[in-house]
Amino acid sequence: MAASKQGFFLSFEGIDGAGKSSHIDALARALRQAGRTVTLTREPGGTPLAEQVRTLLLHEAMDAHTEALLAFAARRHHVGHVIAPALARGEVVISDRFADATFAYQGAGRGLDWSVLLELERITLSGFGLNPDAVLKPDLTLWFDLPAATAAQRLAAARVPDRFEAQPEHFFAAVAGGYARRCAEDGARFARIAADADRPGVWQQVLAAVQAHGLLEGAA
Ligand SMILES: Nc1ncnc2c1ncn2[C@@H]1O[C@H](COP(=O)(O)OP(=O)(O)O)[C@@H](O)[C@H]1O
Ligand SMILES: Cc1cn([C@H]2C[C@H](O)[C@@H](COP(=O)(O)OP(=O)(O)O)O2)c(=O)[nH]c1=O
Repeated sequence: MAASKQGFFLSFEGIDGAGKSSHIDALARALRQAGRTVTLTREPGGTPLAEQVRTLLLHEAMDAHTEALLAFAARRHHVGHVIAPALARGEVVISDRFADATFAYQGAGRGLDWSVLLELERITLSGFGLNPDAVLKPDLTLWFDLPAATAAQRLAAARVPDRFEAQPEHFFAAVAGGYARRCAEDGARFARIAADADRPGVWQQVLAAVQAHGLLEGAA
């Protein structure tokens, strides 16, 4: 019987237009080719209930507290029904955004108090692992760091904006600052990807970060 593999939780983060989506599927494919079972998911969303919350968050006007409470409620359902069970089965979980997005968008972007978000994170995400006091965090977060002006140029050419993507450039500069703060507070978990590189250059950085954690060794 093959040795059982340990679960690994990987999140992709960055402002809208940073280029995450261009690499998530490729990474899942590469991990599957290397013999791993991969659960690919996203936030807000990831369960039928949380996908309904996503529709509300992206399309209904609301204040920042309501956004954060809905994001964390959806996240708890997502962790309980999808992420924690997949990790317990030894799978690699890749989530397109996780809790750092709430700190960046609702905290730095919309001005919600950082300590309130830390408390919501603690209440919502503890009790899932073996240690009931531990807050569930990704093992590795790939943070696509891109100047807000560059992301805006990319998005203008790409798609019809949702409620967040329609925000002005200074909002995304603040959101990027929120990601930088989370990275400064928990540096070992983060790999900063210089997302202004061309696609092959970004992919090489993604690969290197994942390999540094013992996944995909030898892939090029
Ligand atoms: N390295 C890159 N250089 C230039 N354009 C890119 C790069 N990566 C992605 N793009 C383009 O930028 C836009 C946003 O990329 P996307 O992957 O949808 O970003 P995100 O998922 O982070 O919002 C898309 O039109 C995409 O084709
Ligand atoms: C997870 C999360 C996302 N968001 C925002 C960030 C994005 O603008 C939006 C949806 O993210 P995303 O899936 O990246 O959008 P798209 O499918 O258009 O690429 O929700 C928050 O404001 N708070 C959160 O907690």
